[in-house]
Amino acid sequence: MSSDSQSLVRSSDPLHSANLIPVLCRQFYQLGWVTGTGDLVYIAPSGVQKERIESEDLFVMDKKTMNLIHSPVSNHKPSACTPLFFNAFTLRNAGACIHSHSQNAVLATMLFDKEFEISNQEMIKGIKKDGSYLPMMYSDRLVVPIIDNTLFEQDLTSFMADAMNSYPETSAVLVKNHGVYVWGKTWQDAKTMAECYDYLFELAIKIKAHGLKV
Ligand SMILES: CSCCC(=O)C(=O)COP(=O)(O)O
Ligand SMILES: [Zn+2]
Repeated sequence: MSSDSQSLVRSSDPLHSANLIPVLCRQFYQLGWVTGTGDLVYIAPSGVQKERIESEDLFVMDKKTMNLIHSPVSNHKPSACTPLFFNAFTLRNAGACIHSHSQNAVLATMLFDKEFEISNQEMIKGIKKDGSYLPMMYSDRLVVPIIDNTLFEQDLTSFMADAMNSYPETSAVLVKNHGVYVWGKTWQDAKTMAECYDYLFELAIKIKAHGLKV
């Protein structure tokens, strides 16, 4: 790795991916949940305390070739979710992808079988249909495919890709007893939608607990 690549993870711009990702990781950690832009993809290290990540800890990969352009000095590996994030980047041209282990997402996968669904909720308007990027309407039925978990994160890759091909408008895939992947055109879209999905997962759990229909 050339020492020039250090410049990829050093920026005074707070919105540069190298600075933004550690901030977002801390926010998502506080939410009890616990990532790329342009031609470069910024990936968190695997198996570390995500809320403590600093810019220098990030991996940088080429979005087209998946080649590693920059590795941190530490001997960590890139996130085990890297091939799953690349599903979003390559199959949907996403600008950012977030993986969460939110208990709302996990419980939703236990209460629904192959698809999570909900309609007639205001927060559905926070979800954009992938492809057209048109916002969904209050009365639309939001459907998120649920795939089975696998022993190793990387083995989810082809199942996630199949679900993405079967549900061309979805911007999320749930993984049974594990969590959710949410992606968007920009990091702002991905973050907003991850928050809306999580709200809707939690709401559906509560609606069902009251014996009401979603
Ligand atoms: C306790 S984490 C289990 C593995 C997992 O689900 C995961 O998402 C690992 O992500 P990482 O970025 O730490 O490789
Ligand atoms: Zn995971």
